[in-house]
Amino acid sequence: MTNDTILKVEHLSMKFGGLMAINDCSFEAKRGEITALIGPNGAGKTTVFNCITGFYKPTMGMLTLKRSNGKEFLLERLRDFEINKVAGVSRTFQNIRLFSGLTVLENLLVAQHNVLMKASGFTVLGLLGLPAYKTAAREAIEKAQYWLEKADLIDRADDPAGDLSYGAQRRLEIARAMCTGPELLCLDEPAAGLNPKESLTLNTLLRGIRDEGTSLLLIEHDMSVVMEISDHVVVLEYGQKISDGTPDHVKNDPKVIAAYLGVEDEEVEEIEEQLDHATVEGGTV
Ligand SMILES: Nc1ncnc2c1ncn2[C@@H]1O[C@H](COP(=O)(O)OP(=O)(O)OP(=O)(O)O)[C@@H](O)[C@H]1O
Repeated sequence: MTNDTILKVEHLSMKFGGLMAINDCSFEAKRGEITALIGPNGAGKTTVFNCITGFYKPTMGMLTLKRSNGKEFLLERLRDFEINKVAGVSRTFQNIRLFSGLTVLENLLVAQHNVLMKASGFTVLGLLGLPAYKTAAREAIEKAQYWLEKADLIDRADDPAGDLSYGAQRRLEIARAMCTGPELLCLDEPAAGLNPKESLTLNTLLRGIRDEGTSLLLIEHDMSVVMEISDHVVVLEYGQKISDGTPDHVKNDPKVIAAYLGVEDEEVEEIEEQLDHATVEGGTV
């Protein structure tokens, strides 16, 4: 595994009873890049995500995460909390999961609970008096403030999370995941339900996260977001990878076009010919 690869998925398969949801799927995500996992409904994107983040144990295959210090972890062998704590992988979900009654700032402090408890020595006295706890508490607030600025939420820090608009709640979830200091951030449909303005703010946040060195893996249906921010796109159909490359490459791949249009395999050649024709005429599809 080379140094610029953060995640290597090899021969991943996941069976639910008689249904092969993922069938021998392999791909890589590069360090410092935004990798998007796309495909029609039911293609298996969420299942791949759930295997990487420990919600499912794969039926077969290897999921290797390489941290920047060179340490490698086989994710399928870790318990789900270790995937975050030890391997440095954080995730968000399709449906928003915030503590809506807590303030925006409190949501980010709860995310840092483990660090704070460790600094307290797990005792009440530690919470009240240990200098290590005071330092950790100050650092936790600083980190929360940093991500609130990045997520354009600093003015809402003291408002209940449930009062935020949908787009702002999505950004808060991402800020919360970033407060755990991940090396790989996995986002499940971050742009779902956002209006165009909120999508643009999200794109800026995600690019900022990448530019600061965190690698991203996202599932996304909104092609404007995928094409705009991804460095690398992996396309699934019926649990198998059908294309893999730059946004431009997959956008023009006849197999991808056929999968999204829902045409039969025999029609792919026809689409390929049409594409060749369009390219000769100087257009793109
Ligand atoms: N826990 C489960 N038990 C049984 N079948 C499942 C389970 N999770 C997913 N599946 C099935 O696996 C296949 C892939 O589903 P998955 O949700 O991974 O696809 P997806 O690409 O994320 O779809 P969508 O874009 O609609 O969210 C589907 O046929 C789905 O019904």
